[in-house]
Amino acid sequence: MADLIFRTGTMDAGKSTLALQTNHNHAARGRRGRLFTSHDRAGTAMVSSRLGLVADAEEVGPELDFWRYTVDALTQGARIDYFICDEAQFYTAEQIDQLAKVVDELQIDVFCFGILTDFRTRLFPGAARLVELADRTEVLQVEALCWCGKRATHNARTENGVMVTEGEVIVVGDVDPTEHPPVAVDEVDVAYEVLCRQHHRRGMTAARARAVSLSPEPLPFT
Ligand SMILES: Nc1ncnc2c1ncn2[C@@H]1O[C@H](COP(=O)(O)OP(=O)(O)O)[C@@H](O)[C@H]1O
Ligand SMILES: Cc1cn([C@H]2C[C@H](O)[C@@H](COP(=O)(O)O)O2)c(=O)[nH]c1=O
Repeated sequence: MADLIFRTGTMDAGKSTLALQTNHNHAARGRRGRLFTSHDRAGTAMVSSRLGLVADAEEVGPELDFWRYTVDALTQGARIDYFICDEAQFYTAEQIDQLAKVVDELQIDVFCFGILTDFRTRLFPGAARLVELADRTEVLQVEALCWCGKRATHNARTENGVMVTEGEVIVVGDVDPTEHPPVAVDEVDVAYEVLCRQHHRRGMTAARARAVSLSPEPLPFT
């Protein structure tokens, strides 16, 4: 029986690395797979990991119909044993339904990787549908950490270094401004930081925590 599996974690938890490792392990045993992604940081039609691995992939736009794609490929004689789907939070709910149908009706394993919630702590539609439909949802074991040392559970967005909770849902970016410069969107530097829930609620990024600890007057937490 084929499975629809959703592997999730915050940004920087190792999802793309695991996606590429999963692809490698299955391909090494002679299974035929296809790699998909959407809005990868490194560019269009590629899966990239912060550990340096990169692979070509097929870019998923909202118009892609996974069911039609798969039926067409099989009809043309292709063999497909599995799909690896990175950045699956950006897929539409309909596309996740199509992937579930591919699993059930065509016996193709589908491994999806993605974050659950956006910078506002709201579920991405693709991730929500995956939680609803997947045979298994697994949280990655590698813990991304908040600056306080607790497990990071939420993704914060900063604009010019200040945490924001309003804006476009999709803005490609990275978590480590020292290694990867923030993305300039309309002359605003956009970056991300993973935080525990308490510090996300309080808007307390590492930079703000440093500023507060250096200020002469202790600020009351709200
Ligand atoms: N210099 C480094 N040395 C060791 N591990 C690193 C380094 N930089 C990043 N990582 C690890 O890479 C992983 C992030 O990989 P990636 O697959 O790109 O994450 P995700 O797709 O979840 O955002 C994290 O587990 C992090 O610990
Ligand atoms: C929280 C959040 C993230 N994004 C973007 C930022 C990155 O480009 C990807 C996540 O990639 P990763 O491999 O998990 O690090 O998603 C976004 O567009 N909107 C958000 O709210």
